[in-house]
Amino acid sequence: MQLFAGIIDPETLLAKSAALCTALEIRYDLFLERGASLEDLTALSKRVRNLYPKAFQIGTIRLKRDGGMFSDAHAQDRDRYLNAILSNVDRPNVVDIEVEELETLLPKVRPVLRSTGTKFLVSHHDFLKVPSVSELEAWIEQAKAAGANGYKTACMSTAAGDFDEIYPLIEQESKNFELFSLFAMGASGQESRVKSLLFGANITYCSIGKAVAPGQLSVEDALNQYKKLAKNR
Ligand SMILES: O=C1C[C@@](O)(C(=O)O)C[C@@H](O)[C@@H]1O
Repeated sequence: MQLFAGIIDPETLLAKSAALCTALEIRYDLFLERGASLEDLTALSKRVRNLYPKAFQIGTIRLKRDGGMFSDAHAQDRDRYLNAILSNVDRPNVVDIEVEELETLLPKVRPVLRSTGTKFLVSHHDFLKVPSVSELEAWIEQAKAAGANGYKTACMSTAAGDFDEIYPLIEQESKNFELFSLFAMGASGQESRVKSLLFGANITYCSIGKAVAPGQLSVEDALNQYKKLAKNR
């Protein structure tokens, strides 16, 4: 199933279009930014599940360096939040751990991931460019070596066509993961958010309020574009 993941933040928790999403990414950093306590965070998954019972949940505490609000200097201290969030009976189905934090953060949450059967996806962000195929392959290999269930890269397109050589890689590598997302941000990368799904990616991130990343499509637009592309294939 293709996961159209709407971004859940304090503003979009009750957004109408959240109901259109097959997945929801709970952006814990955006709740923390607004003063949420540890208890508030641990209760969020249940709140979201009560509102949108069918949506697959992705739990993310995004760092500033990757477009989020959580302090980069305290990247490794996120284990405190992740351990509490995942110890709850109601918890996200998968959490996002950056490739750069595999040696530092992952060992601190591995036990709770194992004991609760929570999946993890390895992510990488590049806000400057579309990385080369060999750079992407190296991160993908790291994700495989860590035993990740999923892989994601969001990178920046700066010119039309600069993401084109990445589609064959998506076709090849998406088969090796349960969850796979690889697309470009920015205006010229926008089509890749949907087109990547036709090459085997199965998650794309959508806005259900205002866009939280450059070039992010609304879930309505993403679903419409996907239907059109899939029909004309
Ligand atoms: O990494 C991603 C992708 C994203 O940055 C986007 O470009 O849609 C949105 C983030 O919430 C998510 O964690």
